[in-house]
Amino acid sequence: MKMPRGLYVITDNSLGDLLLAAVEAALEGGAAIVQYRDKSGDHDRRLSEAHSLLALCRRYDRPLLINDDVDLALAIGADGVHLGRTDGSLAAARERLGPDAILGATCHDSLGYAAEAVQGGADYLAFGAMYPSATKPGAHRADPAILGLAKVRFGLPVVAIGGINTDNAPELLAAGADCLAVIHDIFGRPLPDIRARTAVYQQLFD
Ligand SMILES: Cc1ncc(COP(=O)(O)OP(=O)(O)O)c(N)n1
Ligand SMILES: Cc1ncsc1CCOP(=O)(O)O
Ligand SMILES: [Mg+2]
Repeated sequence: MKMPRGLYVITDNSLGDLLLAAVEAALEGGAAIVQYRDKSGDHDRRLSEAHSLLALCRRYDRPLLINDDVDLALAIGADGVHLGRTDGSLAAARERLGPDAILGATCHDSLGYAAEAVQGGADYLAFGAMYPSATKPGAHRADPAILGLAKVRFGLPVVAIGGINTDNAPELLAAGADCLAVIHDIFGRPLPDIRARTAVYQQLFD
C-alpha cells in the first residue's frame, strides 16, 4: 500500500476495550492511516489487538503501521512500521518486511536524522513534537519550518506529530505537512465525538 496524505491516527494505550470502536470511528471520519502504538509489553494482547486492527483497516482500505516492533508487523502482515531513533535499523526492517512495506522514521528536529533515514530506506519522515504534547511531555520540539525544508531536500512525504489540534493544524499544512499524526486530540475524546473530530481534520486536507 502507498503512503497516503491526510490524518494519521495513532492509538493510545488508555483506550482499553474501546480500541477497536475508537479506531473504527476514526476510519469512518476519514482517517488516512493508522498506527498501533502500545507500550505495554503484553505480547499476547498486542498480537490479538494488532490482528483485529489490521482486519478493520483492510475493511476501510487503509494502511496499518506498527510502532517500534518489526516482529509484530511481520507476524500479522501489517503494512509497515514506524521506527524511532533507538528502535532498530530501517534497512533491516526493509529486508524483513519487503519492498512494499511503508517505513516511517522519527527525525525529531533534525535534517541530519532525516538524511540518515532516507539512506536507510524510509518512505516518510516524521518531525516533532511540533507543540507541547500531553501524551509525550518530554518529547523533543521541532519548528514547523523543518517540514518544508525536508520536503524540498528529500522529496519524501513529511509527517508532523506532537500536540496537534484542529487550531494549529492549518499552520502545519501551510508549512508542508503531508500527514498530521495525532493521538490525544482524536483518541482522548469520548467515543461519540471521534468520528466528527476526524472529519474536521479531513476537511483541512481537501
Ligand atoms: C508518525 C510518528 N512519528 C513519530 C513517532 C515517534 O516515534 P518514537 O520517536 O520512536 O517514539 P514512540 O512513539 O515510540 O514513543 C511515532 N510513533 N509516529
Ligand atoms: C509519539 C510522539 N512523539 C513525539 S510527540 C508524540 C505524541 C503525540 O501525541 P499527541 O498527539 O497526543 O500529542
Ligand atoms: Mg519508537
